[in-house]
Amino acid sequence: MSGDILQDDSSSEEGGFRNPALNIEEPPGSDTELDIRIMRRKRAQSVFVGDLGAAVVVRDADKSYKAGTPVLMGLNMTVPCGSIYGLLGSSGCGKTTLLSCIIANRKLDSGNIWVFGSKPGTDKSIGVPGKNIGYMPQDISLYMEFSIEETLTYFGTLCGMSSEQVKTTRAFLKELLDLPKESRRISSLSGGQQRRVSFATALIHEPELLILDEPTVGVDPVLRQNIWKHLGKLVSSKRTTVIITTHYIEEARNADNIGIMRSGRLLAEKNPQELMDDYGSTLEKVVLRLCRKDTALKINPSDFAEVLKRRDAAAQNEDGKKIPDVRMAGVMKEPETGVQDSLIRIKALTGKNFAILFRNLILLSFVIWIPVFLVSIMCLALGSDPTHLSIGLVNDEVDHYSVCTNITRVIGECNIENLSCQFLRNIPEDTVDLKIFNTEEDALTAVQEGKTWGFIKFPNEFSSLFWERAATGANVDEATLNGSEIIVRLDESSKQTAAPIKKALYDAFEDFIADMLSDCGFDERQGESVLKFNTPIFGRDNTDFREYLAPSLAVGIIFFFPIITSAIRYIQEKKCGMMERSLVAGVNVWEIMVAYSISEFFVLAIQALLTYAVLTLVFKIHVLGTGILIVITYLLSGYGGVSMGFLFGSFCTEEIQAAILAMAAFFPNFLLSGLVWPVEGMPVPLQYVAYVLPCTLSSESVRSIVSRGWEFSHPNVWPGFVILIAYIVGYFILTVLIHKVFKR
Ligand SMILES: Nc1ncnc2c1ncn2[C@@H]1O[C@H](COP(=O)(O)OP(=O)(O)OP(=O)(O)O)[C@@H](O)[C@H]1O
Repeated sequence: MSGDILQDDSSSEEGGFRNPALNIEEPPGSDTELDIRIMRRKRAQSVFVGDLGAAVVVRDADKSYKAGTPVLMGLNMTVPCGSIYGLLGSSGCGKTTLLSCIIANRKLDSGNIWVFGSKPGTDKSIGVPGKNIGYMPQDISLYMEFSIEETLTYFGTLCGMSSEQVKTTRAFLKELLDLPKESRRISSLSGGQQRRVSFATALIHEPELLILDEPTVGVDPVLRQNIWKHLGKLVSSKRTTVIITTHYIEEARNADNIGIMRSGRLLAEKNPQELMDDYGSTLEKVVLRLCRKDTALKINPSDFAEVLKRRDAAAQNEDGKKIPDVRMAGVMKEPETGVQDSLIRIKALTGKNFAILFRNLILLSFVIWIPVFLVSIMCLALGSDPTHLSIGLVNDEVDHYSVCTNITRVIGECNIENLSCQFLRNIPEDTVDLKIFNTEEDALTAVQEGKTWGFIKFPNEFSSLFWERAATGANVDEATLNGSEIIVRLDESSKQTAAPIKKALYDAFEDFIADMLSDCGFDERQGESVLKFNTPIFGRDNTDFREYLAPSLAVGIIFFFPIITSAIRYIQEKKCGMMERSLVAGVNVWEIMVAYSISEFFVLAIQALLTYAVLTLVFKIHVLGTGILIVITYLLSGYGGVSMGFLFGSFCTEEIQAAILAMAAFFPNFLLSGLVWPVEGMPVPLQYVAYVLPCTLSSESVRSIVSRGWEFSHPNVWPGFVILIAYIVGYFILTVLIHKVFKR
């Protein structure tokens, strides 16, 4: 909307009050309310003889939320261009529903609505929804955390106003509507002040069509009169069309025409004075009489059958889409320019998102640090082998305290006595804490009481029989074999605890044999297994489990958190009505998502970089491949969560629903994606499921980059990126589709 076009008002008259930004002029000689009414009445009469044409035409409109309970029933309505149309009716008669169909927020079941000659929502050139409409819903529908300035600036920018225009108009509206200081937050305003800000929001871009749902509720009489006066000025000077609903029936006298609505139909549609001439001295009496008359006629069940018939006929009959025999008013503002308008809206939405993001810096830093914090906790808590595990020792060969503690190895000295001590010497003290028991029963009791993780028992002639077993070779007898065995019994209820004990014992035994062989003049390789494990191709012999776990688990953590945050943000935007208002201002759902993705980049990029930095610099995870690929995977994973959050937000109405869904989606993802346990260890059908989940291939990519040093082109790496991008696009598309379905 350029300033030139805004000022190109052929209908403005000389000498009136002027809004410097919008060029709104007060018509001369219209000081009194009576003058305005007389002028308006003349104009309304001229409208019906076809001078101005119709801005909004509704024909045979039917709408129901639940089958069998129609809200609109064959409603017809004609709103002349450049006039004020007051829509009156009792609570629940369908006024808001009708308005939301006019602004294309809802769809009729059958019937037609034309706005400026086109169906709203189908023809971008009419700018409805878009910058040609100003909508003030019944609820406040504003961000409570925004200031008045931020609110008006957001909506002005959304409609393409320059910052200079926004500033001037803000000042004008502040004076007109007696708004408080612009820096005040909406949440700190009184109900009446909030309504005035909401009204100003609808006016800020000087739309062609103003739809106001009860704008004067909670507004004092003086201000209410000012509002009507201002609407009159807009209509007179700018040919703005105003549809206004009100519960204060008498104030509707200020309208050029009024429609009296009851049970989804219009009982009458006329100039208020004419209605009063026909039905009574006040509008209250007019409404009462018309309603009584309607009650006398009583709606009968066949009315609804009529609705269904009309709906079926409209579905088949293309004629229903023809413009009725009413002269339609054309569009007065410049049409939508597609990409350029989208960019303007995305910029405004992004600005709003950043404002929300930076509003609460403590929450923002918390959100940024959560994944890093969790990854750090995970690195500290998971992956390291358990230490100082208590193991019982029953040594029937020697007294451990008096003998074993005094024995040290002398390299090259072949000592074949007290071999149990020589073996025990090789057990790493930081892994195993030996607790001495006199009998096997005592050692067993300690395990059963949970005091130790198992016990080792040496028979009384262990050294001699062991030596004999080694020396005798194939002819060794049963007694020698049994007497030279070291008995180990472990508590294997925890594999993760038993495994390092077993490994410590195996390693100790290997070292003991190697020491003995070399000290006694043999080749120590004679004691080694013939299964020779050379240097690993990838990873190291002592690769930390953390190295497997941490980089890939970070994928899952970074994926999870944005699900909740973005879903909650989406739901809050829906609940507070800002989304509806933004959509009426012409915003598309995909623009909301793009803008959110832009502002979220800030958070996700920092999260990804910090997580990578903590893994590599603090926890010394050695990355063989290209680090930036891991950062990009984390970033995409975050976007995967954001888009999934949008999807949940699109069909959940409460934050708690989205939170439960997020948890429900997260745990199967977490468990099946090979983040904590290899996919190969799952039943085959489950593996198929696992491989199509967003985090499975992406965490595999990360592992391949970290431990194998593979690059993007490797077939184990690029699929992880592809699947994340596919999920992001898929979730975005589904969100848009679901939004369309819910619009009904
Ligand atoms: N989203 C919805 N789902 C189901 N029913 C709805 C929905 N919105 C409105 N209704 C019902 O439709 C009917 C008309 O509601 P609507 O809000 O259009 O009335 P109204 O004339 O604007 O009332 P009021 O003056 O109190 O705002 C009411 O019975 C209402 O309960």
